[in-house]
This record gives sequence, C-alpha cells and structure tokens, in this order.
Amino acid sequence: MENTLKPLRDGECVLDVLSPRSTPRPTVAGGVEDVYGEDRATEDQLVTPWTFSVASGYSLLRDPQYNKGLAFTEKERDAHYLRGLLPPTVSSQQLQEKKIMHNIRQYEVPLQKYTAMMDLQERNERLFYKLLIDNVEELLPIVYTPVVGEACQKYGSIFKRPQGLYISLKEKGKILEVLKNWPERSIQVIVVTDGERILGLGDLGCQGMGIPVGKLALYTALGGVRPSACLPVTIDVGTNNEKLLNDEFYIGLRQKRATGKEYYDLLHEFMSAVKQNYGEKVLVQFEDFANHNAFELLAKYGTTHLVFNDDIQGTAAVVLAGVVAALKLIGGTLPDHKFLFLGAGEAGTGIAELIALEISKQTKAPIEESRKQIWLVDSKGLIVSSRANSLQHFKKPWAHEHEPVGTLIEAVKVIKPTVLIGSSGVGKTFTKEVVEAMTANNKKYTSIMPGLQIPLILALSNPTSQSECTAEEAYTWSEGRAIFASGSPFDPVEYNGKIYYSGQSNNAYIFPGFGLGLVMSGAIRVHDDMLLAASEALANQVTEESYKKGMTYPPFTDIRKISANIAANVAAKAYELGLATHLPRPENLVKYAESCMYTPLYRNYR
Ligand SMILES: NC(=O)C1=CN([C@@H]2O[C@H](COP(=O)(O)OP(=O)(O)OC[C@H]3O[C@@H](n4cnc5c(N)ncnc54)[C@H](OP(=O)(O)O)[C@@H]3O)[C@@H](O)[C@H]2O)C=CC1
Ligand SMILES: CC(=O)C(=O)O
Ligand SMILES: [Mg+2]
Repeated sequence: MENTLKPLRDGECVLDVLSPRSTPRPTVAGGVEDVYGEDRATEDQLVTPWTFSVASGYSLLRDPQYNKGLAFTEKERDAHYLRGLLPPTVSSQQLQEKKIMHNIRQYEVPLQKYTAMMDLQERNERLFYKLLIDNVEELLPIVYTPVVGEACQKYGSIFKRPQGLYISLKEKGKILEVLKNWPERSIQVIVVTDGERILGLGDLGCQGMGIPVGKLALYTALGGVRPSACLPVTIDVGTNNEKLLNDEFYIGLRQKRATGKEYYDLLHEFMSAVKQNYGEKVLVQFEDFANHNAFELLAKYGTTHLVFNDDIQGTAAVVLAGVVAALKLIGGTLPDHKFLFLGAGEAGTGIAELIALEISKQTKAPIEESRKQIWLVDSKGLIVSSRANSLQHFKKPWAHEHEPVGTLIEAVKVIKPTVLIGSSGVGKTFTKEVVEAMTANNKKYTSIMPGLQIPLILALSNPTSQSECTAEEAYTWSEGRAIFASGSPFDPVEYNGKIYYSGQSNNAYIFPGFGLGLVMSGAIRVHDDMLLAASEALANQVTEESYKKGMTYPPFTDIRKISANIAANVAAKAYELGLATHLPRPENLVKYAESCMYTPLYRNYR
C-alpha cells in the first residue's frame, strides 16, 4: 500500500508508527486489538496521541482539503482504499452542490445556516468554496455580515474545531513556535484580530475569531487566494466584556484586557515572528481592532511590514468608489460635494482622509483645503476647533472652525451636506428627522435637475442591528429621493409602486482583490495610491444596469471579475511605485490576476 505522507517540517523525522492496516489481530470481543493500549489506559496514565497522516482511505475522507465525498470516482475509490467507506453512488460536484444548497435553504434560523457552512468547510473545502462562489449573494450574508456577528457572539457555544491560530498571553515568548504548529507553511495572507471591536458589537474577546475566518473565506471565494495560503489569527489579551467573562462556555482568557507595554510587546512578538516565519511578502490584514490600537499598529508596522487595516483603509476605498460612482446619479464632481459623517473612528476618519486625498488630486489643492468640505460628528457632537485639545490624534485634522454643535440633526441642518455617512456602530441613528432634513437640504438641486437623486446616504455600520437606518426607512423618509447603500445587505424595497435597490457598501468589495494584487506583484509595502487604484477599479466596474436600479456598486455575482480588475490596478500601482518584487511585470495584469485565482473544481487523483 502506498501511503503519501504529508511533507514534514524542517528537522522533523518520521516516527515508525504501526499502521492500523499492518497485521490487525482479532480480540476475544471480536474487535481489533488496541495496539497502543490507549483504550485500556485510565485518565491518570499518560498516553501518546499517536497520529499518522495519509492521503488515502478513511483519513482521505476526513481531510477537508482533499475530500470529495461521493464525488470520488470508481477508479479513485480503488486507488485510494475507499471501497466500502462510501455508499455505491458516485455524484458530480454539481449534484453535491444542489443537495447542500437545498439542505441549507431548509434552515430557517440563520445561525444554523452558518454552522452548516462551517461544517462543510471542515468536511470538504472545495465544495464549500464552490457553493460560496456560485451562490455568493445568498451565502455572503451567512458566512459574513450580518450572521457572522451573531456567530461571534455565540462562538463559545458553537465552537467545534479550531479554524485558525489562537495566540494568547500564555504564548508570550513562544509565538514563533506557535506559528510552526499551523500545518501550512507557505502563507500569503494573515487576517488578525484582537477581538476588541467586532463589527459594531464591541469587545467579543477571543470569540472574534469568526471574523478572520470569515474574511479569509472571502479572500478565497471572492479574490481567489488559495485557502492553504490563508491564516486566520486571533490575539487573545483578555476581554473587558463581563458577560463573556462570566459565560461558562467562553473560549478565551478569563481576564481583563492587557494594555500598554504588555499588549504592544505581544503584538510586536507576533509581527516579528510572522516576518521571520513567512518572509517579507506575507500580507497582514488588521481587522476589528479598537481604534486606540488600530491607528498606532498601522503606523508602526506600515513601514516595516506589508500591512493593511481593512477597517481604516479597505472601507475608505470601498466608500470612495461608491461615492465616485454615485456622481452619475447625484450629479456634480467629487469636489462639488459636502460630506457629513456620524462616527469619527477608524472607518469614518479613514474614509474622510481618502476622499480628501482624491479631492486634492483632482483640484491640485493642498489636502488641508480639501478636508474643509468634510465634517464629522462623534459621540460628543460636531468635531470643531474648540474641541481640538481633547481630541484623539486621528480626529484633529477634522476640527474645523465652527460653533459647537451637539447633535447629528443640528449638524445636518447647519452643515447642509449632500452626502451623509454613518460609521458610528450605533443603529437607528439616522432618524426620520435626519433623513427628512437631508432630503429638504437637497431639494433645490433635484428641482432644478429632476434627473438627480440627492442625497446620498450610506449606513455603513454592521451588522444589520447596528445599521444607522434601514433601506426602507431611507427610501420612505426621503420620498424615494435618496441613493442608499449599507454595510450589511437589505432586500429591495417597494415604495409608491416602484422597486428601490440598495447597494452594499462593504470592504468585502475591496480587500480580496486588493490582497490578490499585493500577493501577485510581490508587493512589500502598502501605499495610499494603491487604495486609490483599488477604488478606481471598483467604481469603473459599476454597470449601466446597476445605475438604472439606483445602485452605486456592481453586483457581487461579478465579484471574481471585479477582484481581478482591482488586483490588476493595485499591482500596476505597485510596479509603478517600485514596490513590486515579482519581476518582470506581466504584460496583461488582468489576465495574470485571473490566472492566479484559485478555482474550487475537484481535481482528479492518480
Ligand atoms: N461597511 C463596512 O465595510 C465597514 C463598516 N464598519 C462599521 O462601522 C462601525 C464603526 O467602526 P469603526 O469606525 O471601526 O469604530 P470606532 O470605534 O473606531 O468609531 C466609532 C465612532 O462612532 C462614534 N460614536 C459612537 N456612538 C456614537 C453616537 N451615539 N453618536 C455619534 N457618534 C458615535 C464614536 O465616537 P467617540 O470617538 O466620541 O467615542 C467613534 O468616533 C462599526 O459598526 C463597523 O461594523 C467598519 C468598517 C467597515
Ligand atoms: C465590514 C467590516 O470590516 C466591519 O464592519 O468591521
Ligand atoms: Mg472590520
């Protein structure tokens, strides 16, 4: 029998274990003798967790990377010791997909659909990705926002098997060894969280793991990065969430969050180990860190590592793309518009800065000038110069000269923005009064040019429960005038006999293609111009059909093509900036991106 052993790590040796296939001896009870004596061991006796790894027979069926279930052909069943381990039927991948989609659709509770998808990922990776790619609009809300939010809240209860690396304070001093415990060696993309700001749900500690797992599933399904090159990581420094600390099923460290030096030392050890283990070209995506750490980590590691903060930078690129695309519907040029944000954290200030950068590029005015048409409201009201001394550093550039304004509704009335962006993480904050005031402010434009649809309202906060308003509220309260998009998806809405479609303004449009562009060009650093390149590529993919529906984003059904275009534009910028190391530059970068993309079709086994 030919057993194909998985590659060993450097310095490892094969233990000459007894294969269960070698001379099994019948026992009195009619079973097979327990050659290791494990079944007879008591809890107090030490035993060795013997294991062997072969890509054939029973273990092949339990290896999600290679398992094909009923799709193993007759020939493969013979060649790989599968006879009798499967029922006689041979299915196609299409039939398997049809069956599982049918089963998933039977579940009424979204979390059941989520666990069904995670179980599939654990069982048959290629089938999981085939489902996700072919049914992206239906399954994205399950493996990603909003359902992944609920999954994180209940992660301890639904936890079955680890899907990523858990690096806690207990691993301090050993992080390089911990990385080596992960079975895959050639990692290209790491998504890491410390669980402190999971979507708009706050501190979920170690249970934030659902986010890197979900984001990386999208890296593969939407961006074509192969699954074995993706590594989800959760850094566990404790949690300040009392509910979790008192939950008997909580899976993380039961302590308050470490801060200051202890926190930064652990993060530094992690970042150093990552570079040492995977090299300079591994992409580290920071995800859902609280803003008191996120900006600092990005600034610190942006000059030494290939890092990217999705919440600050990915969100900025997706929103800029949506606004630029929306100009066809709302009229004017980007510099003509006035922006008001509710929420001045990672997403809010990140978006504001990229919009200001793009305005500066277009007007050739200094960025300080461009910032003046962008206003932000935080939990204490409008950010104005009289507050400058008490503001966090990332808010300071937005402290414009103005009287203090305490509430959003007052700010809408005095600033009179054409674009309103919600990035506060607090649901229901775009009230009827706010949407009506936005609409009234912009009535004069729409009456002069009836073709225009103003205002543009983006309710970015996730999951759906935290959305600043619903699509129905936006359309109804604006009497059908608003262009609306949201971070989590909403179904089409009927208002006054017309169907209104809203887009999903979510960084999921950007990070998979952005990451692919970095990986395929061998980029060593991220540059703001690459974000502008990604944003431009996305805006250019919005079709006439989408515009006709009032949407400022292309459909997710086209996402692989969109990601290839984003990747190509990002890679082109990396080459132009001299930050690409994969030389020579491929001539046709879109074709090259497509050729790099993982496809989930089954492969034939010899
Ligand atoms: N659609 C998408 O692709 C993305 C969506 N998001 C979503 O955006 C939200 C915010 O994320 P992020 O920016 O990282 O979070 P941060 O915690 O960094 O920022 C939140 C901001 O909202 C402000 N805020 C909180 N409550 C209120 C309130 N009641 N009124 C006014 N302002 C308030 C905070 O004010 P203060 O500073 O005074 O505390 C802070 O400025 C989350 O729900 C997240 O899911 C994030 C990234 C991408
Ligand atoms: C989408 C995303 O990254 C967030 O809500 O945090
Ligand atoms: Mg995020």
